[in-house]
Amino acid sequence: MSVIEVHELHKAYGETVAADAVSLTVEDGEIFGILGPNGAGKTTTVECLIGLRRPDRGRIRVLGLDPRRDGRALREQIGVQLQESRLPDALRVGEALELYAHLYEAPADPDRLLTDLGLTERATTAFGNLSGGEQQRLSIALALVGDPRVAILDELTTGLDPNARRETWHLIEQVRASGVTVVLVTHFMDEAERLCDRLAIIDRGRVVATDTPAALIGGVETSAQLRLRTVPPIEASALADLAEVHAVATEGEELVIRGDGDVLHAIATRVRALGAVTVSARLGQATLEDAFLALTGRDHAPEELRADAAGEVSP
Ligand SMILES: Nc1ncnc2c1ncn2[C@@H]1O[C@H](COP(=O)(O)OP(=O)(O)OP(=O)(O)O)[C@@H](O)[C@H]1O
Repeated sequence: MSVIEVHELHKAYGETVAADAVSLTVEDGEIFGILGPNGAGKTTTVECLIGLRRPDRGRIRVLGLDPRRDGRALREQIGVQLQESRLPDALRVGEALELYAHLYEAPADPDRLLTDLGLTERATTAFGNLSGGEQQRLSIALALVGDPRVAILDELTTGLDPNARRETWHLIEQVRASGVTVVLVTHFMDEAERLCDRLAIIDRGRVVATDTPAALIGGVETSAQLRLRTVPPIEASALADLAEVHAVATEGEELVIRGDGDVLHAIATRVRALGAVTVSARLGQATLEDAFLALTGRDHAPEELRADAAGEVSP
């Protein structure tokens, strides 16, 4: 069953087209990712979903409701954590939950939420004294306090250290396991690959693909990635003209080369011709970043989309 249906959503701010014929469906019980670089139109799409913005055109149904017309009924059934939502520094964790619980007719039990989200010992701590990870856990708790069927979480792990990110991912999986459908807005490739059952890649206001991470990555299998180290080191520009090479980047002492066809042979021949010796050559597997590049036709991913944008994280 689809819990969210968006058909040809269009939204512009003056000359800027933020959402250009965006269509997507979110199925009951899944973690659905909306992945794209800054400015791609993710937040605009989500704000239309929850009735905060009026689309210029298009049809949206969330749990069968029209977010603009049936906003009140919808807000009883969805939980939202919006980007950079902050609480007053002096507000204590338990007080915040009680306060938010009063906004709903049939709220979840705040004590159970504190337990589920590992915040029981912080119940009397003021928001301003929580760590970044704890603040994010509280914002998940607040998104769940109405006992929603759908939780929409926008840029949940931005600014968190790798440990706190992993903890947050685990919590999101628990939320899904409890039967809540999760829409996760993110610009982190690794997060989308690790957590989402399916995802829509958005670029410049358009959905360029929707599928499971594995299927999106599978679609670019023919593109090989090689990490190469030589002595003496050779410049990226010394390989860039090879027909089999699509892109070369320098990462530390390694060259990261993407290409196809007989790219290994072409590189080996060039390395020898340059009088260099290969110290290590590792073939990498395609990632969501490769899928993004293939689907958007860009030759490099925007900096903030890379997996390590918030530090080195391995799932
Ligand atoms: N209120 C607004 N007025 C004018 N332009 C806006 C407004 N909100 C967003 N935009 C523009 O619309 C485009 C899409 O923005 P949006 O915030 O939806 O993207 P995003 O993918 O969520 O990006 P980010 O990850 O940076 O939040 C951007 O070019 C942005 O500058």
